[in-house]
Amino acid sequence: MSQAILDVRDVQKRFGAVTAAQDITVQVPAGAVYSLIGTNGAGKTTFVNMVTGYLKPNSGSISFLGRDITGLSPRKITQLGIHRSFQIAQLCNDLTVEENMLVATTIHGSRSPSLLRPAHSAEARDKVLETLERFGIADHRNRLIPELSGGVKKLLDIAMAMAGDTRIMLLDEPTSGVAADEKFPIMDLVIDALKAEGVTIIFVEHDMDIVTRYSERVLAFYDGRIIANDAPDEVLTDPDVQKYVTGVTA
Ligand SMILES: Nc1ncnc2c1ncn2[C@@H]1O[C@H](COP(=O)(O)OP(=O)(O)OP(=O)(O)O)[C@@H](O)[C@H]1O
Repeated sequence: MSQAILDVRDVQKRFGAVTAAQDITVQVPAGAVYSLIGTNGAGKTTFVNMVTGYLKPNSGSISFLGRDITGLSPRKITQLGIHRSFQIAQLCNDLTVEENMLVATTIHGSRSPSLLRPAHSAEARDKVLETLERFGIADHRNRLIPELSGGVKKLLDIAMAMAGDTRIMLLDEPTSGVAADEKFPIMDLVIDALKAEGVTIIFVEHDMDIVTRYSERVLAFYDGRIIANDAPDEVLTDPDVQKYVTGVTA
């Protein structure tokens, strides 16, 4: 196994009487593609929120490239290179695709971001265009957000989350809000674009076709715990996973 880029040890998170994360231990190798599966309330988002600094664990540790990042702010964690996209695309409807991307580049590229100092340099615009091309959406660059399909919005949102130096990308349901016939093409573009940059990918997904096709390893969550951590075929045929997660009967 190559070096673990993310090392999560014995992490717990409680919300009052609810234990949202219990004994969470996992090492993710650099460059891997992991998916997180589990029913509603199983603890997937809590895991993502703890890794990205949106939630602080009650105990346990999270290390990134050997550095303890437990409890650091989301901004600090983003600066280190752990980025995320949300289930609902975070886009500004009044701006074009290119302008949204420029704003993201400005924010990620500056230590003290200000929307009053947009990145209008030719270099910034070239970088924006290059990124839009990599995600297959350069042709849409002059369109406003409400004119775009769900799939193009997703691609732009993930491209924007990639602005700056990304080492790990956490994607919350990358195919939600995407038409059925767009799902595989969108995932092909996303996975290829992120892999080409050597980014480690961790995505939350309910669609088992997507999980099987794109992840190298699957973490199955149930009741705040990881009940399986293996290759997709192994996890999806695991009797506990079938009983508690996928609802498939053997
Ligand atoms: N801020 C919060 N305050 C109180 N309880 C919370 C909070 N966030 C999560 N929980 C609880 O923690 C548990 C795990 O929730 P979490 O959102 O991590 O699940 P999930 O697997 O991401 O579910 P979904 O697929 O619906 O997004 C649930 O019981 C949830 O109600």
